[in-house]
Amino acid sequence: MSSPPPTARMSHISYLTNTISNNTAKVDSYLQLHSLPQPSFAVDAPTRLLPSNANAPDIEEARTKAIEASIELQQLLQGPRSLLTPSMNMAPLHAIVHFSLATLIPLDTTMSFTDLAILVPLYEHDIRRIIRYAIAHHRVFCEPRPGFVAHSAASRVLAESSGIRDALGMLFDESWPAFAKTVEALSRFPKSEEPNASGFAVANNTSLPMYSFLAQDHTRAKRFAGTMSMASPESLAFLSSAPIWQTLRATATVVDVGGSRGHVSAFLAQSFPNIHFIVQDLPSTTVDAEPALSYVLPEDMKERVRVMEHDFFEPQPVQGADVYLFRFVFHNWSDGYCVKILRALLPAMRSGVKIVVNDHCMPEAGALGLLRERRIRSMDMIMLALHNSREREEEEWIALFAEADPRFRFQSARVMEGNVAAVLIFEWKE
Ligand SMILES: C[S@@+](CC[C@H](N)C(=O)[O-])C[C@H]1O[C@@H](n2cnc3c(N)ncnc32)[C@H](O)[C@@H]1O
Repeated sequence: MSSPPPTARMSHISYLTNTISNNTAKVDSYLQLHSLPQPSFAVDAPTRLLPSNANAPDIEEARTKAIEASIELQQLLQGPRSLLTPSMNMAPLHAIVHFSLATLIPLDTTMSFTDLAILVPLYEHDIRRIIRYAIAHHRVFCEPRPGFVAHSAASRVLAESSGIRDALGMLFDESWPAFAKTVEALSRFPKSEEPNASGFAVANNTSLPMYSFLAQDHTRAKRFAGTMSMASPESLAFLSSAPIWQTLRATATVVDVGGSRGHVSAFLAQSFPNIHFIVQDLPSTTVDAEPALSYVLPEDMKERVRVMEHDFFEPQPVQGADVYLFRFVFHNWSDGYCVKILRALLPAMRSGVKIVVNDHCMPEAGALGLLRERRIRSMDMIMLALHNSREREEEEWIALFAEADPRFRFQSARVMEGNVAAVLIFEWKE
């Protein structure tokens, strides 16, 4: 995970500065060659360094290497005491999201703290210090002249993207309280596999697993589904590039189990014009699926994506489908519950039916670069805090399906380049 040792003549920190310099130069040349704008915090800066269609993996790699070396250099120069005492106060950014400050401040001009205080139930001095903290820590907003706030690139994203607001709301209102109670959950429920033995359940003083609890509150369930719909185009493209879709018969049916509001099926339906999709989820989520789908799907595709209320612990009601797709479902559940979900499929199983799992495949510790290692370890800890569940390695996936029923035969696992998102395929064989 850390950089290789420097040569005898070069110190480690010099090696890191060289890594930063060489890789940043590669990124810079690419930007200049393609007349792309330089990265900036300014309000009109592009939201992505490289356009989503850039298809430049070597430049992405150079960018990753430069960032990883910068983090390591910064941590080395700060020293171990700073590593133990990072500033983890997210309350200012939480306040900005909670009081909708980004949407209240105009995108094209400044606003005084005094005027902003008229619009929200906060003292002017509290608004000022909250925003100044966010400028220093997150580069959210800027203060072009004393007492006046304007947007930065990051605050503009917050103002313009309801998906990002949902994701941050989810982080602050659901995940952070759960993180704070995770150790209490581990102590109160030692070695438990139950989904309600979680930091989330302790923080919310409930005996329900997260999804059952959120189902009681439409606003929170809707915000969770909004967060799910923020799936990256790269990860959806990876799923649709799996060879299985091409092999399906014309007019095949795919059941998207735990498919939220259908954003994944909608994406696949646009790539594969003959396949029919049935999106299944809990009623608290499916209730919003039709309007969400009509927003993203062209009229002529709507009849190919249907929505159905279904609890995946109950016997699967759709028989005769070609594929049962589970995207980021199993990582929310401990093994015993995954086995129950898989066994609920049995009434629908016929020889040749495929189970497609699009989920994470954990690598060996330290096998990835620092950025990717951090991302996947964070996701694993989110699973612990919210669901008392975990991410799995390839062998664990195979063992899980074999435990559910030996007729689920492992066929293949394909991991996204430079990532841990995977597509695993199992086939039912009588
Ligand atoms: C992490 S989300 C993944 C959503 C979607 N597959 C995706 O890839 O974006 C897990 C989904 O499982 C659904 N879910 C949870 N418990 C369920 C149950 N008992 N029956 C059906 N769906 C359930 C949730 O509502 C949520 O939409």
